[in-house]
Amino acid sequence: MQKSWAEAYATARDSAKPLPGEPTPVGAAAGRVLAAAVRCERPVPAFDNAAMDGYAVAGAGPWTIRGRVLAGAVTGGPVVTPGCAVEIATGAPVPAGTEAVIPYERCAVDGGVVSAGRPERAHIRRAGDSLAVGALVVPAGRTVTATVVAAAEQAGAEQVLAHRAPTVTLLVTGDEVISDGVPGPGQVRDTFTGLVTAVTARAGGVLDGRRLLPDRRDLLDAALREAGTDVVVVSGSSSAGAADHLHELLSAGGATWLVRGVACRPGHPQALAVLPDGRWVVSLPGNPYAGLVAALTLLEPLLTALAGRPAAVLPCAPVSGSPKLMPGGVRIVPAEADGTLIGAGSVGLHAAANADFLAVLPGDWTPGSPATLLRVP
Ligand SMILES: Nc1nc2c(c(=O)[nH]1)N[C@H]1C(S)=C(S)[C@@H](COP(=O)(O)OP(=O)(O)OC[C@H]3O[C@@H](n4cnc5c(N)ncnc54)[C@H](O)[C@@H]3O)O[C@H]1N2
Ligand code: MOO
Repeated sequence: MQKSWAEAYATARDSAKPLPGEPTPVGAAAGRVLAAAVRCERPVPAFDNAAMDGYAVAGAGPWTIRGRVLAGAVTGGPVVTPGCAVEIATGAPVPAGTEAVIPYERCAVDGGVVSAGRPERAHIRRAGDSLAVGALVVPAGRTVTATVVAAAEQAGAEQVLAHRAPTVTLLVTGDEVISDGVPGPGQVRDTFTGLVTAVTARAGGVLDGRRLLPDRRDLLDAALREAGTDVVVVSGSSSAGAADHLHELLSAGGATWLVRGVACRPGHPQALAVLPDGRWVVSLPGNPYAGLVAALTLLEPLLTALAGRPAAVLPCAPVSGSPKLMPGGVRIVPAEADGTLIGAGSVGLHAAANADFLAVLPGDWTPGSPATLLRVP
């Protein structure tokens, strides 16, 4: 059941459908993905208004000034008849009868009378000129950015249909793992919570709960049952040791294994399974760098798909260095932005912390040839 790295990544990316769309206030939808197109509900602009500060006129000049209308006015003020002008501000509703707005700089004003050459342009923005009711604002599938929010609000959309953001529970296993403070003898400080939070957020998910669990089968079993999220991430307990209960529990619980082991170093014990109730379980090996590799191999593409986001197109660029390769599998090595590989074992995170990418190096890779790159969170 062990898969190649590419098969494992593709399985995580392709196995999940986007979560259903739900009506969401536009302002709360940022980062989510549109499950339906946003259409214009209010014309843009909403009413005929002046495109310039100046005078609204009709007929031939000179024009006698009859009043003034500023932006925010409910109506365009006095009706403009031939020979009349109304002083007007950009964005103000144009008075009925207006044929053109003449900018101040083209006008001469003397004793309440405006003179100007023949207007070259109307300088009136008509209702719906920019976007008419029913027109497409943004299509389904687009991630809601700040600009999408602003465009939807401008077009009068109060709510959008957005895919639900996948929720994640992180179960950090290990008798020896502490969440903060100075580790005592035999203890280690948890390195997974921050990384899983960041990878989850980057993929459009939400970390909804985190628990530290001692290596007890009954407690892990209960925690797996209780996690009410779309995805349960378990760090540690991925291997074959006496305290590693996850695989046994998942098999006993009727889980379907989609990935069970990956031909990569580090991170080979990582796994992806689906519980009978549809929840996903991602197993991250306990060694910290191996766990980061697994989070980028399985967790990120899975969450991206559940969030309804388009699959990432992984960059591929030449990298150089002399890492030990893995015959028949891939070695995953931190790399700087210029392609320089930085050595790493499966435990220390310092090399990844100094890298921009993790380079996926096939067994037959040669220095200077291209490699698929995973962005370091
Ligand atoms: N007989 C075998 N033993 C091991 C194999 C194997 O194939 N056969 N694989 C090795 C590899 S590779 C890895 S990776 C680890 C995976 O171990 P687990 O996922 O079961 O994790 P643990 O045994 O609980 O811990 C391993 C290591 O990582 C440290 N750890 C765990 N959680 C955290 C955390 N939250 N923060 C920081 N460090 C953590 C833990 O203290 C251990 O040192 O198995 C190998 N063994
Ligand atoms: O996957 Mo373990 O990954 O080498 O430490």
